[in-house]
Amino acid sequence: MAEDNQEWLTSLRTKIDGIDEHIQSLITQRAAIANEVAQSKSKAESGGFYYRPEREAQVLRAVKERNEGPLSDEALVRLFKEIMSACLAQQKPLNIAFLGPEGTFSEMATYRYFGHSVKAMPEATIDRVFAEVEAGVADFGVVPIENSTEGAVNNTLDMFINSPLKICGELDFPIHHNLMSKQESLENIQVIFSHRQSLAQCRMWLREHAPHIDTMAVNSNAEAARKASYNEHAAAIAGASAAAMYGLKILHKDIEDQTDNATRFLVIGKQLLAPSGDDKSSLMVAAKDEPGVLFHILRPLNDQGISMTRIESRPSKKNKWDYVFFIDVEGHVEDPQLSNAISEMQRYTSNLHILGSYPKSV
Ligand SMILES: O=C(O)C(=O)C[C@]1(C(=O)O)C=C[C@@H](O)C=C1
Repeated sequence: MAEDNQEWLTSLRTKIDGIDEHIQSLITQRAAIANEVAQSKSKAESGGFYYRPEREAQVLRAVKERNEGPLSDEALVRLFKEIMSACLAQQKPLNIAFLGPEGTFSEMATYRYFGHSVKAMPEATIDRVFAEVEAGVADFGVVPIENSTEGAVNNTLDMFINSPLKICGELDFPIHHNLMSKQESLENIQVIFSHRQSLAQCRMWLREHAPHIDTMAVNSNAEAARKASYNEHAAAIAGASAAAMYGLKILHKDIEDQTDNATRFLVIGKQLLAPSGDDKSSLMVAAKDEPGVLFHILRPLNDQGISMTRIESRPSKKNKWDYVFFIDVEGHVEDPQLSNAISEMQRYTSNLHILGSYPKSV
């Protein structure tokens, strides 16, 4: 019986070896063709941009459409992202600035969006991420824009008021928090470190499972894990990569209060993208000081049948009680309906700035 099983296992592994050979040969062929595409870009249209988020989004959507299991859409998308990431890096790996330090969700989101064949550059603040992209040190930046539990990241919104950068992509990244420590249990733990937002996202879990343990907010989840790594009486709430980085044991997985807790990240760069077929656009609008002005600004969207997915207001920081609105809509600015709506909106705005049109998160 055991021998039969061994034989069966060997035959299955031989099949896998054959398939792997096939996959490898196909990936190699694909990489050679991607190289040819890159060479044609260096001669032609691209303005030096090899990375094409709109094309990648189309490739990934096709992967999802073809998928009949057993692998999940998410798993297949991740694999194909890595393939494209490696194909692109043949030219030159992209430099990507993100809100660091290493071990944060921003770093995980960076690799999820761009794959691992990039040079990820941790920056201390959101301002620094913008500055590195503006200066051309980084090709793109990754910044958080909103969390499903905690709302907008105002620092990021405010940066757009004075920055020339464009939005080139978005990523809805599921955030799963873990309680981690050097210890095997919570028994001797006196303090739990984490970022303020993460503590808020695990409020109910903490109340139920650790009511007598102090919590302390620190600058990042990675910093929390680092502190817990040299304090016998401490634990941290952070992502799984921080546990691996600082040698901590995960005592409780997925402790976020909302199981679909997610953060939306934006990819910022200098490119204006061509339509991908399923896009969103972000507008920044300074309203004229007139009665009913917001109604007039939004009405053209309704008239053209365009869905607005989000609106946020922020003080303009120019005059007291002067606001700018950040408006996300479905569609690309090259779509006639959206471009008509924008022309109409401009009648009621003192300034309308297109922050970018980019593929919806795949
Ligand atoms: O289609 C292109 O423009 C390519 O460069 C090829 C490719 C790919 O591997 O599929 C690689 C990099 C781009 O970001 C998009 C796609």
